[in-house]
Amino acid sequence: MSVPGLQLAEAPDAPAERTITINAGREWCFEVSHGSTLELKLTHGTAEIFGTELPLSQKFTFSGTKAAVYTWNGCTLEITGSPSVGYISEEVPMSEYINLHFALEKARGRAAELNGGQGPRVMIVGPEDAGKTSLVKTLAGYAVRSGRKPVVVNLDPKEGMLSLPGTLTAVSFNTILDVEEGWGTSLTSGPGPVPAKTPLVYYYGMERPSENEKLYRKLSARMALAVTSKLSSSDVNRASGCIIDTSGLLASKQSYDLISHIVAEFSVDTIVVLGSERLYSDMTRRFEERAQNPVAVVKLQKSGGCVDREESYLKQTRETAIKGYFFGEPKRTLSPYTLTVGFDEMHLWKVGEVSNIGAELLPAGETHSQPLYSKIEPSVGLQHAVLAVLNADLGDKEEVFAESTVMGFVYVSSVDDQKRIMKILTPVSGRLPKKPLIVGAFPERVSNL
Ligand SMILES: Nc1ncnc2c1ncn2[C@@H]1O[C@H](COP(=O)(O)OP(=O)(O)OP(=O)(O)O)[C@@H](O)[C@H]1O
Repeated sequence: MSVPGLQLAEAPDAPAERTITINAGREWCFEVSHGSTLELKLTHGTAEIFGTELPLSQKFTFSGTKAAVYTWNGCTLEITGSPSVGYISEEVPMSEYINLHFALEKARGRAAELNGGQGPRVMIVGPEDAGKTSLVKTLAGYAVRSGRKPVVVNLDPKEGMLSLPGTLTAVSFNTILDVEEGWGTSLTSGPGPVPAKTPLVYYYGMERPSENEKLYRKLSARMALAVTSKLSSSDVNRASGCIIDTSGLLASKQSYDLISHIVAEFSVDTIVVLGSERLYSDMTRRFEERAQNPVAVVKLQKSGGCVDREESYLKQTRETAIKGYFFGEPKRTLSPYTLTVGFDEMHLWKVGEVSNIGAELLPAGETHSQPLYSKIEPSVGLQHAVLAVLNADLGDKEEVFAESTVMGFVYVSSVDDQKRIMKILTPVSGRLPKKPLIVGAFPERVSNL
């Protein structure tokens, strides 16, 4: 009630608190929209989120999340706040997932006994929103709990793993995943409760692997080399193997050659097909039944709680990731630096797009050859773009750019065409490095950073 005369607003209601009991072998699926929060605490029993165990009595805060708390033996949760969706699901294929983990563990154990033996190199494929990333998290979480150090590779540019969307990443997991952040925090995020991870990042700058297939192939081949070298850095790494997450857009016939490319480059020995009978049958024919270097193909069910994400939700998630890169999270804020840079100091390339001139308009016998990158001049068109700073030299050939990792990202806050200057946000102080700056078409521009 407001106080008469003082016009004081009524204090907001305290967020609703309630207890949820989950029986063994079930999961509580929940969704929290962007802008609202949910606090969750395990008060009794054991529970995990995508393979990472929740400690008793520790509060976790979620925002802009769709996830599930699974329990093998039953548990009680205390939650504060109202999730937009919250229900208990009985359709949980966790026993299939744990059996896959045990099979991989057996292979890792055999590799470890050989001292220097190669552990499993697993690739997950399936349609969009089939739960591939969640399965990768679960398998990585279980592997870490078993004392392994698997390398997790994200070849889906739609979602960044420990980096911005539009990137391809790999990271060696030797500490637990962060249940609040999804994957955890990288070194750019500042100190956190879970040790930061150091991902290897390549910039693709497009949403679909087919948009610049030439670049996607080059980057994934380069990533495979880096992963192979990481795996051979110690017997533990080698025996732990790698787990590769792929884009749901590869799950169509036109993209099977790209799947073959990844299988060959990463020497994949197990393909896990999630949630598609047809893809499973195609993969079996293409890889398991081939005469040379057959690859084991395993089929898993899609989890009942796995949800399709609307474009608006994904857009907000991307926006949050970009904001988080420069400004941190509510619990760990960061202060980016603003630099004023002259047009002459900026050396820019754009990720090559397919020409939209119709093939019929090209001279006879000529086909479109899509460039890896095209050199561009600074202009107002770059306003609100995120630019990737490459670990390459300005004089390098574009072929070399496609083999170069990302040093970091900067954000173009404003452009003054008249004065030929730009204001840019950077996560670190100092001058803008004299390095190639790459602008992509994805993620989209975010104006209200
Ligand atoms: N059991 C579950 N309960 C609730 N939400 C879930 C569950 N499994 C997955 N999700 C959520 O469903 C969404 C889609 O899952 P996920 O990202 O794993 O699918 P994906 O196949 O990797 O998607 P994409 O092809 O788009 O990359 C995610 O927001 C994820 O957190």
